Parts: sequence; C-alpha cells; structure tokens
Amino acid sequence: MKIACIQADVQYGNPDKNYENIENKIREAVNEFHPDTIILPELWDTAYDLTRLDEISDHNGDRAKNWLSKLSKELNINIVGGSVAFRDGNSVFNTSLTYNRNGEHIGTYSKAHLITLMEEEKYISPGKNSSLFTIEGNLSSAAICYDIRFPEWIRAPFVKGAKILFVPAQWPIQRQTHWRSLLIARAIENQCYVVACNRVGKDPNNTFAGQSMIIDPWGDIIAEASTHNEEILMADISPSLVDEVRLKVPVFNDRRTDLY
Ligand SMILES: O=C(O)CCC(=O)C(=O)O
Repeated sequence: MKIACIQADVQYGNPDKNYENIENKIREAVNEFHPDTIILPELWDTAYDLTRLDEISDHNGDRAKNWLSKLSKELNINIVGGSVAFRDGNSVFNTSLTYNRNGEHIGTYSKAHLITLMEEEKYISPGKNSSLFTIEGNLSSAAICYDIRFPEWIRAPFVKGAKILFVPAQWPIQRQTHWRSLLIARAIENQCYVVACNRVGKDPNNTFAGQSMIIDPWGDIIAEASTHNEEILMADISPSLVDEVRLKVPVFNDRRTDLY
C-alpha cells in the first residue's frame, strides 16, 4: 500500500483557506505519486485557534464529511482525514474521520488525551473510544498527537490485531526529540507500521516540528520529512512484514495477561 503524508502549514482559524490548500496538496500527491492512502495533519481546518471554536468549528463534521467523501471517491483513494474541530451540540471534539476509495466513512476517532500544557481541555472535549478500522484489508487504528504519550491507550487496538497506527499531529518543535522517540517506541512495542503526519509553520504560540515519519514494525524509519518545509512524504508499506516481525519476536503471545 502506497501511503502519502501531507505535511503542510495550516492557516490559523481560516477553514476556507485550509480546505483550498489541503485539497490542492491532495490533488498534487495523487497526480505525482498515485498513493493508495493519504493522511492529513491534526486540526488542519482550524489550527489551534481554540478561543474561536464557537465560530469556526464544523457542525456535526458535515463540511469535512462531505468533502472527504467526495474527494476520496473522485480520486479513488483512502483518506485518513487528519483531524477537524468537530462540533457536537455544545461540545467540540478533535476528531479524525477516515474514508475509503468508495467515498464511504469507515472510521471515527476523537482525541482522548487533551494537552493541558496547551489548555486544549478548556475548549475541547475528550473522546472516549479507541479506534479500529480496515483500510485495504488491513486492521488499523488512529491516535492524535499527545495520545502517543499514553502507550496503554495505543496498545488496546493492537491487542485486537491492528497493524497500522495513523497519527495526525500538530507537535511543537521544542519537544521534537520526544516526537521521534515516542513514535519509534510505539512501532517497536506494537510491532506495527506508524504513519505520522505533522504540520509545519507557526501559530501565535508555537512553531511546529514537521518531521512526519513512516516507521516499519521493526522500528526502522522508512521515510522522514524535513522540519520546516511543506512536503508530500511517500512510502510503500507491506503489512505482511507485521506478521513476520510478530512471528520472529512473539511479544503478543508472551504478554502476561494473568498479571495485567
Ligand atoms: O505532547 C506533546 O509534547 C505535544 C502534543 C501536542 O502538541 C498536541 O497534542 O497537540
């Protein structure tokens, strides 16, 4: 499966501009690289303009849903839609929506761990369910940015057989070494592919780290983007390698489920 990460800058609080930019980048990726699956960054519609979410969040995610469905069908690709500011009644969630090549909605995940360091919990409500969906026959899961610091949360879908972890993010540059190490650790311990798509650029509070990565189930980085530039990061992944690694080092069989 050919995967493309759209490492992009995101305009602060400007969904119209972001829809236009991201759609152009998706079309460019498809024309140039013919990927099977595309992943976008976290909150690519609004960025972290949290104080204006009343005004700019997406009611029932309708705008994102219609756009993702139409685009994935027209371009014949799967899209892990990063995440958007999804309004449900009086609450806003940081939600990832995934669509398949037929334009069908196949996965929803709302960020469970909100980053108090960036006051996310004051404006966004936490999700309660981990995610498990199937892309091109491969059981997959999504986690959003700060979630990767919580290995016990990431683990749950992998115990159920997931093979790929998709991670949309807006990870700041001052903790870039954590980004890299945490993603590699999640790949090694879950013996899975990790496909992590970060943004670049700045907002009023942060500069972001880029360095989107695709890591194989052995923990080797097979593709890595730069820190500052917009980029389409590509890699060809073969989920059968997950089975090989799990056979070689049978971590899942050796878990002490009697103890924890
Ligand atoms: O955990 C971190 O250091 C960064 C996480 C983050 O920026 C986020 O969840 O948006």
